[in-house]
Amino acid sequence: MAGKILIIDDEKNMRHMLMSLLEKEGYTAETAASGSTGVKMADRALKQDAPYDFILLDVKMPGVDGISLLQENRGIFSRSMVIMMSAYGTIDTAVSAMRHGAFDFISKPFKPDEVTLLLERAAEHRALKNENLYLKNQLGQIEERFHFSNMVAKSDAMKEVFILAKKAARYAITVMIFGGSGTGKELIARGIHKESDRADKPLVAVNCGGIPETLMESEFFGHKKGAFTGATYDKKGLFEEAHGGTIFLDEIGELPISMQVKLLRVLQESEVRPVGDVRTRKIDVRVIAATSRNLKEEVDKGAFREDLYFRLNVLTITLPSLSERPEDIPLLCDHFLKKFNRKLGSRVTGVSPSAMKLLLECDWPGNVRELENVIERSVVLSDGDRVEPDSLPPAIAGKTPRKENNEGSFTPEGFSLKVAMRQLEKMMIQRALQETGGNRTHASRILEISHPSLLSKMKMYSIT
Ligand SMILES: Nc1ncnc2c1ncn2[C@@H]1O[C@H](COP(=O)(O)OP(=O)(O)OP(=O)(O)O)[C@@H](O)[C@H]1O
Repeated sequence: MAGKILIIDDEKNMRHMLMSLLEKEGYTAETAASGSTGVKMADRALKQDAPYDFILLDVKMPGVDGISLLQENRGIFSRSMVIMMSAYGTIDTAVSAMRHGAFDFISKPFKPDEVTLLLERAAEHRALKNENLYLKNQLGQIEERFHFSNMVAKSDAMKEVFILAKKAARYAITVMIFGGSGTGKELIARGIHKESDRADKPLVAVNCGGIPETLMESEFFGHKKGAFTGATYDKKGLFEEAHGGTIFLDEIGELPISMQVKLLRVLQESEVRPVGDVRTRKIDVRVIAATSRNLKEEVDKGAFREDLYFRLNVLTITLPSLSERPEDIPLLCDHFLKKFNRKLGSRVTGVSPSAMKLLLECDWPGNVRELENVIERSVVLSDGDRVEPDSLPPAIAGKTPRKENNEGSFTPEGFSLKVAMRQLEKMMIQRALQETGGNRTHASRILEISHPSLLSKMKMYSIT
């Protein structure tokens, strides 16, 4: 099959002549008698992911000028090779057509050969362009991209992080990971475990800020039956669960001082004593800790023990914030688009230059997690095959007005705007809490509201 062609021309005879000529040459040809019908057909084909390979577009049609049509519908025509046709062809029109994305220009009247040769040239050009793009992509992957576990990056700062993490994976030493919320601390920890010789043993992840202080000791080290009211059976602690593997202590800065002392002892002796037990148990656990706080400052304030701080700081990895490495943004966008296309069955394959400009200018207080959420939202809201500014959150899109659109899968009940806004607010809070594993400090940060405001909204919507 030579390809699929759309002929847009108001002259009936011209449409028929081209159609029979091209069908004889093996093309599948369709026709449109006006510019607007042509645009609709091209748009529909694009949405079905079956764009026309070629579009023959007349420059002079009643009421429309083919060049403006091309200019205004660049996105719709972007995946087709457009050839302009005109009886009034001048060099100027030809140049202008090509500047607006047309592949070439042909003057009417033309001989059948001229059209078919031009189409062959267009096909060759497209094949070369695709091959070039493919090669560039391949080279890009070899030269510029770095991977660690399922993390991607391009910046020198992240390259250093991956090198350190790979080294850390080789030895069972304690690793301390610093970095803002959503920079990828947990992913690094999981990667270190996965690439280590403990990979087939458990990785136990603990959010130190998520366990009530009174339960902490028994959660960490286990308890004996009868050790306290409610201890109706012997329970293994998280350290024992991680035996042979790795324990990831997230938000270690939230650990109360009393637990810090106990943790230090465990790290020094490599043994735990369950609550209510007289005997200790040997454990072989690699510890990876992480914090988004400045632990040194916590030490200076007396909120974090200095001896534990030094015990943990054997090998430190500091994750740069996303705004310090904007060169990673396009790559991460690509990574998340692929991820969400797979998950949602969508086909959003890129980010338009204007949307990318906005993403590059953003501060990203929630770092990579925030970017990931923005991309997921855009995939849900996008109409075409690219992320455009109107599918970005208003705070990022700035002045760009947002299109009337469905908020993802959120379907409000009834018509009350007030009720709908409350439902959406509740849903977003629940989603943020789920995303952060119930961590309210992080949830308030990604929701971009204050911590007290989050607490009062949670109370209002009875979210526990
Ligand atoms: N370099 C990266 N490549 C791909 N995905 C990444 C990268 N960095 C972070 N992510 C993604 O961003 C999200 C946040 O990462 P992660 O949970 O590891 O961050 P964190 O620093 O532990 O966050 P928090 O401090 O809130 O616990 C995850 O969904 C993760 O998959």
